[in-house]
Order: sequence, then structure tokens, then C-alpha cells
Amino acid sequence: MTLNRRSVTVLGATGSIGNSTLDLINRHPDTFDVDTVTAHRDIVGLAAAARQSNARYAVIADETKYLALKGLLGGTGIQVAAGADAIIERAGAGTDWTMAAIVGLAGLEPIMAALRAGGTVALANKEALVAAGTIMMDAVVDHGATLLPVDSEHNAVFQCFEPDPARIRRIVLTASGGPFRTWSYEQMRYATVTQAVKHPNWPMGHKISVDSATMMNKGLELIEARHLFGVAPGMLDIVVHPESIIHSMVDFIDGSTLAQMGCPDMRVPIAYTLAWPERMATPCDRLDLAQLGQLTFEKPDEDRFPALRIAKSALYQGGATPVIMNAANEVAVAAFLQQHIGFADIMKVVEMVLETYMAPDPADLDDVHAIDEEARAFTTFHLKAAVAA
Ligand SMILES: NC(=O)C1=CN([C@@H]2O[C@H](COP(=O)(O)OP(=O)(O)OC[C@H]3O[C@@H](n4cnc5c(N)ncnc54)[C@H](OP(=O)(O)O)[C@@H]3O)[C@@H](O)[C@H]2O)C=CC1
Ligand SMILES: CC(=O)[C@@H](O)[C@H](O)COP(=O)(O)O
Ligand SMILES: [Mn+2]
Repeated sequence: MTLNRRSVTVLGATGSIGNSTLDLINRHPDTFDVDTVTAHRDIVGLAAAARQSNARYAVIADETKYLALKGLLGGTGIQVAAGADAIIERAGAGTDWTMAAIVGLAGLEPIMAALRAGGTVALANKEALVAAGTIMMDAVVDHGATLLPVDSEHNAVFQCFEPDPARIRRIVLTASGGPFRTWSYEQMRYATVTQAVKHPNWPMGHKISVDSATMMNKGLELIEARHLFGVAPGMLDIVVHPESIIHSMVDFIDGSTLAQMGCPDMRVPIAYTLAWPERMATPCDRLDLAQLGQLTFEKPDEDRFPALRIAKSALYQGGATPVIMNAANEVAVAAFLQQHIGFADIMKVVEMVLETYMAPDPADLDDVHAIDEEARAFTTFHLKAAVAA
């Protein structure tokens, strides 16, 4: 590998994507210079990540953990900071490459700071793009930044894509179908947290795992694709592919379809963004199609997975709707993970909020935050009523 030396920051360093990113980075200490690693509350994980990667800064969002983190990193020379603003400040410090792997809308401002600094942002956090897509894509252009998709489907599309929209007929996102692909709606009503976070193919954080189980993950990914690739909503499609070997496809006007394939390991798309526009070697398993035997495909079922219908409607509506949908979903998923509501209640809540809470289209980031905060408060207040209805 002959990559230029580059400085990197990993936002969300203690999570599933953060760990995979640092696994790759730590294998190449002569290429990657780790500037900053961040986390929310996990000081033990953050201190380990900072030590292993020889980071310059370790930043924890929860300010009450500052002294404890400082204690864990005493004598290392690694600088410690705390608070959401400190994360935004380090994200905007101008490193060459930033992994955006904070979960949820909490990741939006650090992403915007990194884009404003004009660097390359590897985007795992889909919630921020769903809520603030147009604003974020404008910032990429205005600040000469580069936004590279990490999400496996979007990274696959990016690898197959041609920027001339006249050549593209359709983008097809693959969906595993999640842990409840073969379950009836009635069975899903009684699904437990343990069952919902057990994804069949990908080990991931709890929030995205629940999104995969409801299939809201695929709905969020439709909106993510619309912004990343600038295509009309009608050009986006989903096919269920339980093996997660084909990560997505692009259909061209001449009848050709390009697909990107690989074993389900997020280090592959992460490595693509780390090395881009080159490629780098990874320790990931290689595909053995003869060993796999067959790949299967199914139509998505919007009756058993209403999130698909709800998100499609938000995709077409745009404006405030994706912000509200994302906020309601984040609140409802958290309530499910805390066992306050059932699995099937998640989409009941999201649908109720979208039917009853209205907001004008956001013009800027302040509007996005205002709508997000109000929608969260509305969802929390009406949670029990939505479930009882
Ligand atoms: N995991 C995957 O394979 C994929 C993930 N993604 C997307 O990537 C993002 C991260 O996912 P994943 O790694 O699975 O999630 P995890 O839950 O595993 O990790 C989340 C990370 O964000 C940090 N964090 C959480 N809340 C805050 C906050 N309020 N402020 C600052 N930091 C915070 C966590 O810190 P702490 O550990 O201290 O809580 C942790 O480092 C999500 O948006 C997800 O949709 C996309 C495609 C695939
Ligand atoms: C690894 C990744 O990109 C996830 O978003 C994954 O796609 C989730 O799987 P589902 O297809 O089940 O949503
Ligand atoms: Mn994905």
C-alpha cells in the first residue's frame, strides 16, 4: 500500500463502526496519524482506543466523566476534553479524514464542523443526513469537502455509480430483512430486545440493529441514497437479500446492472473510504461463491414491515417529514430498548407522530434542531397514548 500519510479523527470511536475503523487504522501506524477519538460515556473504551491508536486528543461528550477519563489517560500525553462542544471543536480542527460514527442526530454538528473545515468525511451516521440532507450536501459543495458513504449499501452504490444521471435507471438497495424476516406481524408484537438486536449477518450497535429489525434502517437508507446520489425518489428500490453478500446495485439504461459484493464485514466499506481514491488491503474474509451455493432474493413486505411504507412516504414528502420521522424513531427505539414499549409499538408511535405533529420545512440547521427537539418532546409526551391506541 502506498497511501499518503494522513491525519484522521474517529467520532464514535467506542462503537461498532469506531472499533472497525480503528482496527484498520491501527494496522497502518505509518500511514494514519490519529488526531482525535471521541465517545459519549464509555471512558474505559475511549481510553483504550486513545492509547492503542496513540491519539492526540480523547474527547468524551459527558462532561461528568472528564476527571475519570483524565485519570485513565494520566502520563500518556494524550490531551483530554469533555462536552458536546469540545467534540464539535475537535471535529472542526481540520484533519484530513474523519469517520462520522456517532449514532443518531447527536452526530450532526460534529459532521457539519468537519465539512466546514473542508476535509474528507466518511459518513456512517445516516440519521444526520436523513434529517439535514440538503443542508449537509450544500455544505460539502460550499466548503470543498468530500463526503464518502460508509453505509454498506451506499458504499456499494458509490463503487458502481456513474455521476451522469442520464445513464442511470435505478438504484437497488439490498436489505437482509433483519432477524424477523420470516416472522408474522403477530409474532413480532412479542419480540424481545435480545431477539431484536441479534442481526443475522452484521454485528452492530443496538439502535441500528433495532432499525434493521423494523426495517426502518432500509427506509432511512432510501432517504440517505436520495441525498448522497441526487436521484429522484422514484429511482430508488429495495430488494430483500437475506445473505447480505450483494451490498447494492445500480441499473443502467442499457440493461446492465453493476453490483458490489463481499462478505458482510464493515471493514471493507470503511477501508474503501480510508484509502479512497486508492484501495488498501484488509484482513477480511474473501467471497467463496461455490461454498455459498446460492444467493436469494425476495420482495419487501410493507404489511409486516410498515416502516418501509412510512419511510417511503417521508422520502417523497421531504421537508420536515424526515426530521420528524427520525426524531420519533430515535425516541421510540430508545423506549423499546428500555422495555417501555413493545417491538410493534415502535412503528405505531412513529406513524402517530407523523400523522399529528406538523412543522414547516427547515431552512437551516437551527430549524432542523428546533423541529427535532419539538418532535422528540411530542413523541415522549404521547408515547403511552400511541401505544394504547
Ligand atoms: N454498525 C454498523 O455496522 C453500521 C452502522 N451505521 C451507522 O453508524 C452509526 C454508528 O453505529 P454503531 O457503530 O453501530 O453504533 P454504536 O452504538 O455501536 O456506537 C455509537 C458511538 O457513538 C457514541 N455516541 C452515542 N451517543 C453520543 C452522543 N450523544 N454524543 C457523542 N457520542 C455519542 C457512542 O459512545 P459510547 O460508546 O460512549 O456510548 C459510540 O462511540 C449509526 O448512525 C449507524 O446507523 C451504518 C452502517 C453500518
Ligand atoms: C451493515 C449495514 O450497512 C447495515 O445498515 C445493514 O445493512 C443492516 O442490515 P439490513 O439490511 O438488515 O438493514
Ligand atoms: Mn446499511
